[in-house]
Amino acid sequence: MAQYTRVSGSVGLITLQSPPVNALSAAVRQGIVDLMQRALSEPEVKSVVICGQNGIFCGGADIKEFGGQMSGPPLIPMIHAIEAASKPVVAAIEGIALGGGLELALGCHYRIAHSKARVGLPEVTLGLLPGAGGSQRLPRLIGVPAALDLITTGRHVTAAEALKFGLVDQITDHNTVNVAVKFAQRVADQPLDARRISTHPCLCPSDVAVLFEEVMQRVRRTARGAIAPIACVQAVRAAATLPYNQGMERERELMATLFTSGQARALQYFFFAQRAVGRWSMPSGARWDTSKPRPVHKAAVIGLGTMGRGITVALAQAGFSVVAVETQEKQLMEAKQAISGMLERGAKRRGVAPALDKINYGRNIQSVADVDLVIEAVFEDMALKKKVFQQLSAVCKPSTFLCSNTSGLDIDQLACQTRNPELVVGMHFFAPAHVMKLLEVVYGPKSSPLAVATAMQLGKKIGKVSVAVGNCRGFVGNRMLKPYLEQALFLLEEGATPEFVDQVLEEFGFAMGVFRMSDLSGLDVGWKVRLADGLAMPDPTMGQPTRLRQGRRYSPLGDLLCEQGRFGQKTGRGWYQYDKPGSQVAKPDPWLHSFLDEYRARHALVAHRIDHQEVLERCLYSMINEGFRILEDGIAAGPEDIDVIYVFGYSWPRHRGGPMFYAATVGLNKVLERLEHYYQAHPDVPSLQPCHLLRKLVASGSPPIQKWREVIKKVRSQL
Ligand SMILES: CC(C)(COP(=O)(O)OP(=O)(O)OC[C@H]1O[C@@H](n2cnc3c(N)ncnc32)[C@H](O)[C@@H]1OP(=O)(O)O)[C@@H](O)C(=O)NCCC(=O)NCCSC(=O)C[C@@H](O)CCCCCCCCCCCCC(=O)O
Repeated sequence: MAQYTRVSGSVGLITLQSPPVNALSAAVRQGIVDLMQRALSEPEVKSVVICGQNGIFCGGADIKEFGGQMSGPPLIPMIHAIEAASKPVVAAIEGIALGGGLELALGCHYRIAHSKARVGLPEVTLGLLPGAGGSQRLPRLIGVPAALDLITTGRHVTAAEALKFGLVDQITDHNTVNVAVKFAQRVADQPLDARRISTHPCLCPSDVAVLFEEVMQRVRRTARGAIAPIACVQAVRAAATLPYNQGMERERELMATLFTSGQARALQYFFFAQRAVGRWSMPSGARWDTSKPRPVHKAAVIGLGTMGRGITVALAQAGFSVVAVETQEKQLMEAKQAISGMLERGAKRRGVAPALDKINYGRNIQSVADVDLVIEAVFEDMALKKKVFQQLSAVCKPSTFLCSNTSGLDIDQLACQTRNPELVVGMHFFAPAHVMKLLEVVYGPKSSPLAVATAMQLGKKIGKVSVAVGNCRGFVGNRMLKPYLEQALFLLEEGATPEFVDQVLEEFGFAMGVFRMSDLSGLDVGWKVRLADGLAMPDPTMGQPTRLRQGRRYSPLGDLLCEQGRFGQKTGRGWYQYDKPGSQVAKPDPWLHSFLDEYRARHALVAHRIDHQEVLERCLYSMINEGFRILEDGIAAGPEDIDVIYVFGYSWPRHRGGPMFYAATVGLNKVLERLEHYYQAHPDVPSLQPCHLLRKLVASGSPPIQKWREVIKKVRSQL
């Protein structure tokens, strides 16, 4: 909807009214069309201002409408009509002008922005391009290089940057609408021809062909199979090389392809999934909207290894006072230096002062006595963590929240070491902790909603996407990783190479295949866990490792590599070879290939040809099957939680929506059928056995992912 008022006698003010972000829904578009006509027909009105209510100009097209039948006046003719209007139209931009919102502003003859406003064309992040003339008008206004940057990255720019580009005409610290109204009065009788951006020539540098080539190459390299960034370049190229009308036709063609693509559906699902995870709930019925967090002013980090350092940086950068504790003097000194360096580099990038004074370093755990929340980040060892929790419980004030940065250990066991187990939660950060967006907030059986709400809010304040999950081995992310890694090893045993498996997964869109990722994280990490679990033990009776552990198929390949000191990148050898320890360029290793041949011969395994489909199905479907088990067990509240964890924590390609959305795209019956097929071939691999929830969903007619929660609820209530 939109509202019309006449201000200062001669200015027609159109206010978009569609909370929360004044998206251009059918009703809003209809309102704009009607009210523009009214403003143009009233003789007293000499100029028009368009603004949005509640200090927000417009968040763009209404993404919720994309899934259904579009109705109401279309955006493109609406914007053309504004541009063609006989009276000057001024956009008063407060808050945001994004996507269709900025395209609307580009159709206006002038743009006035508040100094705190942000503008951008983020359509690419939704699998689209600026399809209401944005790809054609923006390069005409700010030039091809800047337009290419904004449109292919979707980044938001500040009002100051927008002014520098010439994207807005003026910025103000005052009431933007008042300033725009005065401006509109001043320009009421100015000629408009030169203000219609569609009539401008497109500003191209002399080497524009080279620029397009370079940008296209960069986009192809980084897109990981996403098609929208490529279409964005093609649309801007049309602006640079074709007359406006033909460019618009090209924009329409490209948009039509994107609009109906699976990638756009996946990215739009993911947009809403990111927001859905904030509305967390626990099996007890506690929820985000009924659980109030307690403010945290001062936090502590215990253990300043790689993770502790990153967490300290994230907290300090967000303005928290931090007590950083490391018991060993040498490690403390090293950590202090490393943390200061990280803060200084970050501050330089962001053009702010480094938050060095936010941190107090100490060797004594007593120094955390007065903090509101502690994040323990010592080595991943249960006995050690238990000891630290006992000490914390004795030292801290009774109301202090005690959190563990564990990647999979039992939160309940830690809670049991404390006086107030209800204040204990897991906070699973991902390395590097000051960079990675994901935080798993893990509640145990005793964790209170207060503790979960506080950890979730802290996560938000330090810029993380936080997902609340239940307590189980590996939580959500690492629990699902286990069958994925396991299948990758089985594929090697059966004839594949690390290069082939990685190539298939990277073509699918992962930033790194499973073996390159393992080399980067360090093969010794998992090895230590398997040793502690009694899995990575050579069978003494056979004199060599067997392929069966605890009654199920087991591949000792990773253990054998570790026994040779091949821990991955850090030792210069792993699944690949590297020029030197620490180098990142993975090269196929002939030693590894001979090792695999010998291993297969030793175990009488006959290598067979493994194709692309088998790699994808076995690695991904086993992981997805575990995802369904997690939903069944109530460890994650809904598929969105899993998908957000996988995209932000495990480099799952965003344009595929996440593993659970991918399963829905493939078809649940197909996933079930292929799992049954593989389980029949490998009955000693329980992770391939289709789980009950998957069967139930298929039996319920494979409802759309938005309806899964209903089936999950039924399945859980039957357990
Ligand atoms: C705006 C934000 C920056 C605000 O962030 P903040 O953190 O403050 O708040 P939230 O993110 O939590 O959001 C609050 C709330 O609002 C919902 N929301 C936000 N934006 C939108 C939106 N645009 N639409 C709907 N809902 C929105 C959000 O979901 C939250 O609600 P929830 O209940 O989920 O908690 C931030 O929200 C943000 O970044 N928003 C997205 C901004 C954006 O990406 N905008 C671009 C939208 S796409 C667009 O504009 C497309 C246009 O270029 C062109 C459209 C032309 C269409 C033409 C169709 C042609 C079809 C051709 C088909 C041809 C087929 C054939 O030929 O056959």
